[in-house]
Amino acid sequence: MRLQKLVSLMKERNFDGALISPGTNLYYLTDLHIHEAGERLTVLVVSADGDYRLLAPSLYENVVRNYPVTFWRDGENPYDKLAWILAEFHLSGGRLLIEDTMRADWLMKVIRLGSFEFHPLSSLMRELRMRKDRHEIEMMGHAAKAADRVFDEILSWDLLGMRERELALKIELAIRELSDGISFEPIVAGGENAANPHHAPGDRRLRKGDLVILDYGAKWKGYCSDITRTIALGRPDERLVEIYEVVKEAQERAYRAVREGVLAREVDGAARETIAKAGYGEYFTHRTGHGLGLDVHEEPYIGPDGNVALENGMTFTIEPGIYVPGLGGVRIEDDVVVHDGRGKRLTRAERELIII
Ligand SMILES: CSCC[C@H](N)C(=O)N1CCC[C@H]1C(=O)O
Repeated sequence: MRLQKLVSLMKERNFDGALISPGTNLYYLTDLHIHEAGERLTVLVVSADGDYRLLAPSLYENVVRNYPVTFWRDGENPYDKLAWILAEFHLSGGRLLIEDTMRADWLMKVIRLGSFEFHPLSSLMRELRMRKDRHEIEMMGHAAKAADRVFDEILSWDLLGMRERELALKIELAIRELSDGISFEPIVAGGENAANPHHAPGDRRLRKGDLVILDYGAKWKGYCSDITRTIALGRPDERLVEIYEVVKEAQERAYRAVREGVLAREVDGAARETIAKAGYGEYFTHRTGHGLGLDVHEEPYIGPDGNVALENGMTFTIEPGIYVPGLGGVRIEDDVVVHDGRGKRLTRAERELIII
């Protein structure tokens, strides 16, 4: 069904075929669990005539069943087999879509199999994947609930004196208990480290007066959640409390700006304006959010250049932040779906400043 939609779009846009390597697009189109093929060539070949065949290592013989597939064994040259499939589908030349994330070593050998004009697969897949169906939104709801529950668990732990990396590990274990796994390595950033939006948890121990950014997500049936909360260990510096209130207000305003038909950049603008008016504009150093689904970062991006008009079924994060070097930072993030023309939060953990 999804593959048929891709084929229709390919025909409409005059593409002859597509070469899709393992990743979330392959999973979205086939439901096959081939996420980690490593160095062994694995490609789904799709023609605009509607033919399709997977080329896969024989390791997957027990995984890929009832699917048109050609297996190759270690010791064979898989590129010979790919050349045969391309010839059979009349794809040895022409306009082909190619997976944006295909490994460069595969790509360099694929290029030699014909005279192709390649275009990024994402240019079409974004149109298929940006609006989620009911089932997808339900899966994202499960992933979001797991993230909320983990936050409640974190609040019950004795955090004072814990190293950032220890807390990150505990968060990861709690996520794995409640879901299919993590959607990315958790971020735990305490005190001055919270001024780095993508801080890698280290040896710093959490101490009294710290604001701590906690950013993590769970996966459910492939779908991701992504939540950020910032908590205080004891009463923090008054400036940080003020910053917290500004970020909370910015997040709320951006959330309220979500409407069917509104441009992504208008949602970003609502957060950015709130922060700028409070005098912290230069410390909000990233976009307000990003699409969320099978990938943690996907379309639609909620930034100053976001030209996508929001539609029902789109899912994305709203996560403004303020990061002051040497002092610390605050980020508050929820996952949101456009539902009945307006935003609906999928993550619902407490957003008021919690002082432990
Ligand atoms: C995939 S790691 C980062 C997850 C995080 N929630 C996130 O997406 N961001 C943190 C800072 C801004 C934003 C980003 O766009 O990277």
